[in-house]
Amino acid sequence: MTAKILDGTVLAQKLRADFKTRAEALAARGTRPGLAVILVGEDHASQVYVRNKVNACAEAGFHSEKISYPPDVEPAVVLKKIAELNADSRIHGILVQLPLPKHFDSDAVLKAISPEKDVDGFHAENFGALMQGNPRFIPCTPYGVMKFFADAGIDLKGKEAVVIGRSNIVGKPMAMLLMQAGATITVCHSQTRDLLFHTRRADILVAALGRAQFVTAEMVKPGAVVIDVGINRLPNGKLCGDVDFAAVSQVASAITPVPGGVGPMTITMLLANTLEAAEREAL
Ligand SMILES: Nc1nc(=O)c2c([nH]1)NC[C@@H]1CN(c3ccc(C(=O)N[C@@H](CCC(=O)O)C(=O)O)cc3)C=[N+]21
Repeated sequence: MTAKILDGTVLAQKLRADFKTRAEALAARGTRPGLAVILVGEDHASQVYVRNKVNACAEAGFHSEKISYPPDVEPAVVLKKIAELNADSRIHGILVQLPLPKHFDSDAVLKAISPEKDVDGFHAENFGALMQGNPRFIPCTPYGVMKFFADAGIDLKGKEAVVIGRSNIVGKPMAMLLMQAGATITVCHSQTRDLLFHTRRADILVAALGRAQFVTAEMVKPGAVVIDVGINRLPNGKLCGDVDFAAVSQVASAITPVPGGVGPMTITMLLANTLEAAEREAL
């Protein structure tokens, strides 16, 4: 079998065209969707992601602001900026790029963002609401993954879904969304005893553990849908996912590539959340 490629760049373009129309309609009524992105430090990958986010905003007709700080900035300075952005009527979404330097208490920073502007969905209040099945903002990466299923007509009801990775930003919310869509979920992680037993039963396999080409063909049930959330840089400078794409695409029925899969959809759903925040405010 050769898997159908779930193309994140194509799906992102489709969705973003709709966002642009909605942003223009909103702007005509006096509200232009606005996103503020806070970046602390000089990590190269983070700079690339933040630039991509700001560019995506411009293309969709959103207002955006990038606020950069040196790696040794006092947390109080960042918290003061967040308070200003919370009160700024031009800003509907605030994102603090993670990870933060070690001298930061990340939970305290995420809690400082107004829940109404928390377009990442990482604030405890929003995360709790998602767990209760009543989300205000769905975290961008798992939200983007759910769009792949919807777009490809993949029904999740009764399916065995296995998520590898239990992070707060991907694994945990991903599992919850899959469960709420009717799948039976299993979450695997570094302490899982027999990973192969679990992954080989998966109709839907989501890899979000952060190890290059970790998921091999023998781990995948023939015909499974494989979603690759990983972004790893190989020693040769090339980007690759958590899945051995060449081998697994011979076994799976559908698969997301890296690059061009989940990454562009993450940015797209950040736009979606910012637009939804602006639309709510303009009601
Ligand atoms: N508060 C917060 N929210 C985030 O959403 C967040 C974050 N912090 N910290 C870092 C991760 C990572 N992330 C990516 C987004 C897009 C691509 C993306 O567009 N990737 C391209 C390739 C880009 C490249 O060439 O490096 C692709 O997969 O095709 C990747 C990674 C968002 N994150």
